[in-house]
Amino acid sequence: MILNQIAREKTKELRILKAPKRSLYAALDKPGISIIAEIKRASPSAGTILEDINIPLRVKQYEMGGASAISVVTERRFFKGNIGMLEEAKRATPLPVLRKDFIIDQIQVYESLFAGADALLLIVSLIEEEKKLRDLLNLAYELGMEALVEVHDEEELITALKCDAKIIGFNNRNLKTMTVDVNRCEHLMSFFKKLDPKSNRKVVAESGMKTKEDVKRLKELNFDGLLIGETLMRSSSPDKTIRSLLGGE
Ligand SMILES: O=P(O)(O)OC[C@@H](O)[C@@H](O)c1c[nH]c2ccccc12
Repeated sequence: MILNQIAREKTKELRILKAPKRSLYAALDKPGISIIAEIKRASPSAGTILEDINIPLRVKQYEMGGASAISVVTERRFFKGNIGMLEEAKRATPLPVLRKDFIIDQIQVYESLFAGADALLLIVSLIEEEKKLRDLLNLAYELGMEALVEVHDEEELITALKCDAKIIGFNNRNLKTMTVDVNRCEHLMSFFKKLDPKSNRKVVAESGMKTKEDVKRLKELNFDGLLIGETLMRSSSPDKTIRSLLGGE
């Protein structure tokens, strides 16, 4: 009977949908500093960075250079992204894939799951309400995903800790003014170490990293990971760029 065949097919599809996610936490847990390499077509501060991206090729280059995870900016209007870019990236690599967008509603968490995201970004300054952040975080966990919870100041960091975020990103860029201050991460790290000295959380530095000196400095500050976008998007051989950034470890 056709309905039985359809049911069998659906079971297979669901198995794929429910497949265990690739762990971003585990990718950040290994010795040395991990790079989360980002695919970003444009941004409000930089304008268009790279219009035509061969996503499978770029993902492979990131992987070959030694990246530990891939981030894809999927926001349409200001970053010229789309969710299809994430699906394409996911198919091209065994690394965990992070969805970078502006998530404010549960439906976007489901959308991320269906597109194959292993983890998603939750921006504290955008979500504002602690309960809402907690709910979005819990939904992501229930669906088997992880979250990178992004903060920019002490107050937001406290909120992230209260919600028991396991992976926290310190963004050097102030999303309200779009300006980058590379000392932000350093400042927040010293605050974090006082608040949570025996932490088993993973901490990621985000935005504005360009040189191996930047990488070395952040590694010395005990960051587990670095999220790097523009520097890699502007490189014609991102594998070499990642290798040379890591060479500064
Ligand atoms: O391109 P950069 O300066 O290396 O930064 C990467 C990443 O931190 C940045 O893209 C980012 C940080 N938080 C975001 C929130 C949404 C979109 C993008 C972002």
